[in-house]
Amino acid sequence: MSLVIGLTGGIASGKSTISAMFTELGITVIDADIEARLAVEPGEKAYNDIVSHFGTEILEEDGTINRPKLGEIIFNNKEKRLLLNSIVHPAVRERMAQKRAKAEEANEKAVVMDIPLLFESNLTGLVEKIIVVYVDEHTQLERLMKRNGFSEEEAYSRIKSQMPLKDKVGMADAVIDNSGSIEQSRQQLLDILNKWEILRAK
Ligand SMILES: CC(C)(COP(=O)(O)OP(=O)(O)OC[C@H]1O[C@@H](n2cnc3c(N)ncnc32)[C@H](O)[C@@H]1O)[C@@H](O)C(=O)NCCC(=O)NCCS
Ligand SMILES: Nc1ncnc2c1ncn2[C@@H]1O[C@H](COP(=O)(O)OP(=O)(O)OP(=O)(O)O)[C@@H](O)[C@H]1O
Repeated sequence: MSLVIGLTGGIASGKSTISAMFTELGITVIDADIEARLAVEPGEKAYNDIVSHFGTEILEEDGTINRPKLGEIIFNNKEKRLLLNSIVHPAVRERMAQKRAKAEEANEKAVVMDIPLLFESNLTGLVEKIIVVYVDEHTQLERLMKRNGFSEEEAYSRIKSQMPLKDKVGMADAVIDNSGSIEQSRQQLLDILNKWEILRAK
């Protein structure tokens, strides 16, 4: 039996950074952002629904979705965001459940599901233990602006479109405070995995 760990946090709080550490440890990671990208490729049902609701203006010349353009729309309009979520999330949920079942068949000690909107989209039923990657809001804003080249306003609209990170901390089984160095975060992760007996005792 594999322990299914949900890894979540806020935008740019460090989920990918921590998920890379899991991969280095040989633990399988299933990434909801990747599944969400696959779910909206041309030919998929969610793709057709997006085009019929948002129009062909949100398409690139080659017919794929112009992600920055769609992001600009949905992070500034709650109604449109909920509409996109209602189109994409059922497909993501299904894909994640399939991937989880496959990983469990392999009988690994643990499987990680990296899901940014674990709480917002009520996906907690897919996992057994939850790790929240936390950063303070100032650091989050700075890292997001730097990584994506966003203005303060653009970054803030994305942060505000998610449940406050502080509220997620209260619902976690374990928290990694990623406001410090990457090495400090790695140590916190190892401590959690040792406590949960995922890693062999050294
Ligand atoms: C709006 C889109 C096209 C922007 O694409 P882009 O390539 O710029 O960003 P990417 O997909 O890499 O997401 C980056 C981060 O934004 C945040 N985010 C994405 N979608 C949402 C959303 N609907 N609500 C709140 N935060 C979101 C997450 O923290 C995510 O990790 C894309 O994010 C999307 O299709 N979102 C809807 C699907 C979704 O909710 N994905 C999140 C995981 S299920
Ligand atoms: N401890 C740290 N110190 C300095 N920079 C960091 C640290 N952790 C992550 N970063 C940087 O902050 C940015 C956000 O981290 P990361 O991409 O891991 O976040 P994420 O939660 O996966 O984001 P998203 O929700 O947008 O997918 C990246 O540019 C990353 O290199």
